[in-house]
Amino acid sequence: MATYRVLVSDPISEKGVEALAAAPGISVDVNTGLKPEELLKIIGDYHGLVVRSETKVTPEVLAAAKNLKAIGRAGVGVDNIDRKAATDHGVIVMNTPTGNTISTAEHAFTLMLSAARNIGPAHSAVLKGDFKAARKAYQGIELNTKRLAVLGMGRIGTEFAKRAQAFNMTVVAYDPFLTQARADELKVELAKTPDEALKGADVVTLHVPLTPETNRLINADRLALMNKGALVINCARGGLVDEVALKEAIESGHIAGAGLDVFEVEPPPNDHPLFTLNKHVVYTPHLGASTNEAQENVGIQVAEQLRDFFVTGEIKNAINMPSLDAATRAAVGPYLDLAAALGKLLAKLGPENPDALRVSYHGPLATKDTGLVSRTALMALLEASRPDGQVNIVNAPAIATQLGLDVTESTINAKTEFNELVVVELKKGDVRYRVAGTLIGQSPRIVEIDKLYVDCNIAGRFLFVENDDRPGIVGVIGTALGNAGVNIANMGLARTSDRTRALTVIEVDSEPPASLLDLLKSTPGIVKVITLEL
Ligand SMILES: NC(=O)C1=CN([C@@H]2O[C@H](COP(=O)(O)OP(=O)(O)OC[C@H]3O[C@@H](n4cnc5c(N)ncnc54)[C@H](O)[C@@H]3O)[C@@H](O)[C@H]2O)C=CC1
Ligand SMILES: O=C(O)C(=O)COP(=O)(O)O
Repeated sequence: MATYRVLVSDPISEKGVEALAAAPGISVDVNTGLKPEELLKIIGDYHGLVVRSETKVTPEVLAAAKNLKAIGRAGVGVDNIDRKAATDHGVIVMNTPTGNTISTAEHAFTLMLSAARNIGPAHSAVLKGDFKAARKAYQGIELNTKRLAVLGMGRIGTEFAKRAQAFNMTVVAYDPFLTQARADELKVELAKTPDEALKGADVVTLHVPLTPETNRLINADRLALMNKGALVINCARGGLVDEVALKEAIESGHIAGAGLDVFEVEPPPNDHPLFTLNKHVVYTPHLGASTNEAQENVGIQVAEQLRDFFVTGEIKNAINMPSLDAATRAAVGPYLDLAAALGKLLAKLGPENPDALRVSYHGPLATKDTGLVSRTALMALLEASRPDGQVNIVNAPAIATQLGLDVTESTINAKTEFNELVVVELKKGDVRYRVAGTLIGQSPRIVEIDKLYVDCNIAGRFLFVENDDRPGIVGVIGTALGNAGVNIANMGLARTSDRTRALTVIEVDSEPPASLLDLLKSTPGIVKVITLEL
């Protein structure tokens, strides 16, 4: 059995490491706190990498990671992993989206309470002996009846909102994916824009991923929309807030304070502009997910996901390709093999340098999750012209884009002779070349090659002979194969209804010698001879 080496480069729970190490064929090295140059040196030895937020998986790391197949993020945010570079290098990136939801919501809520009641500076004052002065200085804010804006109403935002409602706060939420029905169900006001949510808010809490679109989501203009004396809570990512604008807004008195678990640069420098403020502010060092429970959840989840990926090929919580759980895999598994054969067939028979690949699904299959089936056809098509290992299921779409190959997937409801049918078509200018396949029982079969109906295995050695449709040709082919000592395993004939084209598909038991191919090619009535191993 192949051995996969996995590097755990950020601290995860012991149980997670144990679960991974116990998997057959997987060996684990825990090596945390590596400097970037140290990671670059060793990453080439590993097939899997487990990270939290500290390891930066840069394009340089991915370029050096010659054997890397999968990165598991024990947590939610994947902004420390260069997604494009991972995809281009064919590395699957998975996170564990649910394991730290409650802990992070609780931590963000703690920050809100702490900022409202000056817990941070008051605690320091007590330790410094300023008890009396602190009683005067640190009068707080009550949260009861205050208006809370939640930006990002996903898993954590929703849990935060529920807790705020228990504190009798009015919740307004902005999230581009939040429907009115869901907002009604959660009893929150639905804002159409971030500005609408922030206008008149007493507290804002952020629960969105950091992306180019959400970078500096909270800026000076948006802070100005909030009520005087408002609080800013950020337990998502530092880059979501313009830290200088926040400092100025707190200094001006418009914003009363903040609770921040995350910073634009982590760890933040000691002279960070926000650290000179001491009222209504509370900071924690990215602790949102740091509870025993959350770490055990995400540590075990990431271990199981990587184990399943390496051992069974199951793909769960991938952010750069469609997931493939065991049930879906069972449902579409035979179609993956069929798609690979169709892609390979097209690479050999279809036009070179095609403009477009179209994969269409007929029958009940059209209602299933076929994303991976299409990717498999594309991968097999591209693999034929690229050396081993350059193309895989993760990077195939990116390579197609680089090549200018337009890939589309469609579902077609028109009836065919087959219950379900996968059609894969290559297009170059006006030329179209299509092949199709189906499942007979659970057995994948190729049933159409360039509009000729065939019945052909998806694996084996084949001779495709295009010939005139006239008596005697099959006999000539059979005799030539027999004389060359090539045994016929299966043979099928197909022709167009007007009998202008005919195809003989022969599955053979051994590689046809070049002399046999030359003989067939020079035989009158034979137009084309192609050999192919599927
Ligand atoms: N401080 C910490 O230790 C932790 C921080 N996090 C951060 O919290 C973030 C949220 O986590 P989850 O709630 O689990 O993720 P989620 O995916 O369940 O929710 C994110 C929500 O943000 C929404 N969204 C995306 N762009 C938006 C925009 N421009 N404006 C408003 N909403 C937008 C999405 O539609 C989604 O509903 C993560 O991306 C991560 O960065 C997560 C866990 C721990
Ligand atoms: O899950 C997340 O997004 C987090 O930010 C948690 O980060 P951490 O795993 O504690 O470095």
